[in-house]
Amino acid sequence: MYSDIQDILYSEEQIQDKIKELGECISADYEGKNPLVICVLKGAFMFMADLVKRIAVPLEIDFMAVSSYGNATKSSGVVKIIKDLDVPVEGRHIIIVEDIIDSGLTLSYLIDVLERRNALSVSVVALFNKPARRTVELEPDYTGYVLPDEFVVGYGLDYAEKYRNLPFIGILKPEVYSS
Ligand SMILES: O=P(O)(O)OC[C@H]1O[C@H](OP(=O)(O)OP(=O)(O)O)[C@H](O)[C@@H]1O
Ligand code: HPA
Ligand SMILES: [Mg+2]
Repeated sequence: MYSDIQDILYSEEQIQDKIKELGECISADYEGKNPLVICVLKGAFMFMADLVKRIAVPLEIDFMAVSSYGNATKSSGVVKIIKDLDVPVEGRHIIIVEDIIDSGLTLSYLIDVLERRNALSVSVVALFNKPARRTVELEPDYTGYVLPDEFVVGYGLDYAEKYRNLPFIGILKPEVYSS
C-alpha cells in the first residue's frame, strides 16, 4: 500500500495541527449556536472524528453518504445520495464537513439540498481544497490545506475504495490508476 504513494503531501502531525486550528475558529464562530455538523461519507469520516473533538461548543452530528467518483479519478458529474440525514435541518445552523473539494460538484449539490430544506445557515469546512480543478464556483468557509492538481489518497480519501486508512495524505503514483 505504501509503495503506491509517490509523495507524502501532509503528514499525520501536520493534519492534526491544522485540525486543531480549524476547531478553534469554528468554536469561536459557533458559540451559543448548537450547530448540526454533517459528515459527508465516506471520505470525511476520519476528518469528522478528529475535528469534532477540537470543537468546544455543544453540537449534534449526522451523516450523509454521497458518491460521484465510483472507481474513477474524475467526477462522473452525477452526485448520488446513498444515505440521507436522520434529522430535519429546518431552522438549524449546518456545518458540512468535507475531506476534499475538487470539482465542487458534490458540495454545490449538497448546499442546494440543505438550503431547499430551509437550513438557517450552511457553512463548509474542507480539510483539503484543490481549486485548480473547480468546474463550479465554490469557496469553503474554513479550509485546511490547498492541494496541487494531483489525485491524492489517504486520511479518508480513496482510489477505488483503497488507501482510506493511510494516516497521511499523499499523491498516488499515476501507474496505479492508469494500469
Ligand atoms: O468536489 P468534487 O469533485 O465533487 O469531489 C469531492 C468529493 O469526492 C469524494 O467523494 P466520492 O464521491 O469519491 O465518495 P467517497 O467519499 O465515498 O469516496 C470526496 O470525498 C468528496 O466528497
Ligand atoms: O484527489 C482525490 N482523491 C480521492 N478522492 C477524490 N475525490 C475528489 N478528488 C479526489
Ligand atoms: Mg472517493
